[in-house]
This record gives sequence, C-alpha cells and structure tokens, in this order.
Amino acid sequence: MVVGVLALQGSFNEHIAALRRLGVKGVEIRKPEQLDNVSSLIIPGGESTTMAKLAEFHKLFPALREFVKMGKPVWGTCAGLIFLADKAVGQKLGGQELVGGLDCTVHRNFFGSQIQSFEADISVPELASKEGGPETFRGVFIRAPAVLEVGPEVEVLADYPVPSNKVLYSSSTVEIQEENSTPGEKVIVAVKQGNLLGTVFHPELTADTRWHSYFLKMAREVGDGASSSIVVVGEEDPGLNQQPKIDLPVFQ
Ligand SMILES: NC(=O)CC[C@H](N)C(=O)O
Repeated sequence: MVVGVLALQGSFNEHIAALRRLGVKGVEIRKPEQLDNVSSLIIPGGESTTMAKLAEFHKLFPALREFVKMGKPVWGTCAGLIFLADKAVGQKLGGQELVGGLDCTVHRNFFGSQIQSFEADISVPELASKEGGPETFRGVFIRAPAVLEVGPEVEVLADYPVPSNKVLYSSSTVEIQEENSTPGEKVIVAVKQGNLLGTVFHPELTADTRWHSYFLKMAREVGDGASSSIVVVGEEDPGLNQQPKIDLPVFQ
C-alpha cells in the first residue's frame, strides 16, 4: 500500500515530490476505485470549486466520504482543507460540494485574491515537538482560506494574526463583514481532528518536509501492520507512477 494523492487538479505533483524526498511513494488518485489501493490520502491545494466539479464528474464524492468515515488518515492542504471542512463560507454562487468530516468552518479566500498571496513564518509548536527543527514553519499562503471556527474535537496546530482591514467572520450570523480586525486577533491555519489534518498553506512548496513526515506518522499509526502501509520508493511495484516528476520550485 502507498499514500494516495488526489490528482484532479492543483499541486499534486509537488506533494508526490515531497513524499519522494522522504522516500515514500505517492500514487495519483483520479477514480473512486483507486482509493481501495491506498490507506491514506493527501488532497492538494488548487481551486476548490474546480476540484469539486472534477470530483463530481469522476463520481469521487461518495468514495472520499467513505474513506474519511473509515478513519483513514487524510490531509487537506489549502483547497484540500476546504474539501474536508464541514462548512465553507465565501463560496461561489450556488456553493460547492464538500467531502466534510472535519468539524470546522472555513472561509474560502480569507486572505484575499491571488495577488494578495504571501509567505510568512508561522509558529508551529506541535510540529516542532513531534518533528524537531525550528519552532516556525515557512507558510506559503496562496489565495489561502482560513479556519474561522472549530468544533470541540479539533486540535489547533497553528494560528496566524489577522491582517488589518481583512474580511472578518461574524459568528452570530453566517455573514461575512468587511471591518477592521481587532489588533491581536488570530485565525486558525492548521488543524487536526483524529486522523484528519488540515493546513491552509502549502508545505509541498517548501523544502521543509516536516508536515509531510508528521502526516506519514499519522498514517503509520493507523495502518494495520504500519510499515507495510507506507512503501519506500524503490521497493514498490515499478508499474506505478512511472513518469518522471520534476522537482518543484522549492522555497527555502
Ligand atoms: N491555494 C489554494 O488551494 C487556494 C484555494 C482557494 N482559496 C479555493 O477556494 O479553492
């Protein structure tokens, strides 16, 4: 068995490359039946509405929901996190289908449009305590969502100060209001609930593989016969993922 990476759209190649740097094989998932061959899944960033349309076209939603329900580890990055959320606000007219399972509300484009994308060092105490290394992680925020509210089962792994003049969420209504944020206010940018992991930023676009190894540990803990569920590259069926993958532009 191997780690599946949903490969409908977005940064799936970069995730596969990051897994490869850790000696683990990532397998592209495009069809429901392919989920039977993996025991954990990464849903990459990209554009969640487009990804949802493609997932619907390929009839993936029931299989993805079942995968989550079975307690198999799933990590959503950015659009992938939106997919996993129980509720999303700031969606395009008509909304979009979600996989759900992660008890939280996300705002789809909380940090603004493409040109408002940014990088910032975020404090990651839980990651550093499990994976070592610096107390901060270089967050690449691309049209990034934010987690606005979480349920009681959700562990907050990282948060980030709300930039001033940002769109804030009013929890009393389900409306979005334009207002100045209170200084010191923060939004959540990384969460864990059981075997579900979510990050609003893109660890696969950095050279720091700690989030990937953190997720692999979650996958190993769940996997029956642990080590057999994660295949080290080189020991794998040569038929899978033959095409050469270019190693991404990595930001140090
Ligand atoms: N980089 C990303 O995945 C951006 C996600 C985007 N905000 C969306 O709605 O899908």
